[in-house]
Amino acid sequence: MIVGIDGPSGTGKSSTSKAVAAKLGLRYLDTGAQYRAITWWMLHHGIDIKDPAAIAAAAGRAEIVSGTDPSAPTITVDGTDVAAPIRTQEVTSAVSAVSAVPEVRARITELQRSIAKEAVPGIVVEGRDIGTTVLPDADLKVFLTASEEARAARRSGELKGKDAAGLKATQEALARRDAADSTRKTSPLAKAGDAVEVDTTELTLEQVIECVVTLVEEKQQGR
Ligand SMILES: Nc1ncnc2c1ncn2[C@@H]1O[C@H](COP(=O)(O)OP(=O)(O)O)[C@@H](O)[C@H]1O
Ligand SMILES: Nc1ccn([C@H]2C[C@H](O)[C@@H](COP(=O)(O)OP(=O)(O)O)O2)c(=O)n1
Repeated sequence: MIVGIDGPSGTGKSSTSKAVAAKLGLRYLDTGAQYRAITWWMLHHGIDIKDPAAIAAAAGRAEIVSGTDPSAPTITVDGTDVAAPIRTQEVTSAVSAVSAVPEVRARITELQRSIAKEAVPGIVVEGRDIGTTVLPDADLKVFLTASEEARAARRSGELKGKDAAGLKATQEALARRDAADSTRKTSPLAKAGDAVEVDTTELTLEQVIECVVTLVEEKQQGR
């Protein structure tokens, strides 16, 4: 059972995917974490992230390993645990530029396909281009959406002590990243034609999880 969950930032992909995988005994892969990890590696090695040729030339050098247990997902680069440093503002603001480079996408896509192929008895893979590019033959494709306001509020809720100005800045940064991810040439953020779209604006996380679990169970029963 291969499930692909795509959508913009803050729609609930990570929380939903992890919970659905845990409930159904599947593996879990956060592909955004892999793009963040290679971005962290570029910054750590002093690669100029405004120079796509320099990024392309270095794309094959980072050794990224993802642990796919949904209750304890892990990510290392060249043996270093980068779970915390890949969430910094520095990485978040550089990740769209790095992940737009075709050589980076080719490398990470290959890694994602091999992880999905080896996953027993199946996997929930979340990202931006899983249904369209990485796993076009997935058994189930889900595309999560939510209003920009809801997504920014969710993100701000994660950063303690945010005020109204902070919320506005979060919303602007999120809109910029979505625009960059949706307009890049190589496998942009997009809904696959055969994906089920779920608008999560008015749903609780529990309701979204339940909805996706039901969709997977329907697929398993051949409905
Ligand atoms: N339906 C929802 N309602 C309210 N909060 C949600 C919902 N889905 C996710 N969240 C919260 O929003 C934040 C972002 O969710 P996350 O799963 O990281 O989104 P994504 O992976 O799409 O960026 C998290 O703090 C999560 O708990
Ligand atoms: N399949 C994917 C997943 C993520 N990316 C890129 C684009 C995203 O802005 C970054 C970070 O993704 P991530 O899922 O960690 O982002 P958020 O959790 O939504 O903040 O990686 C991608 O290009 N393709």
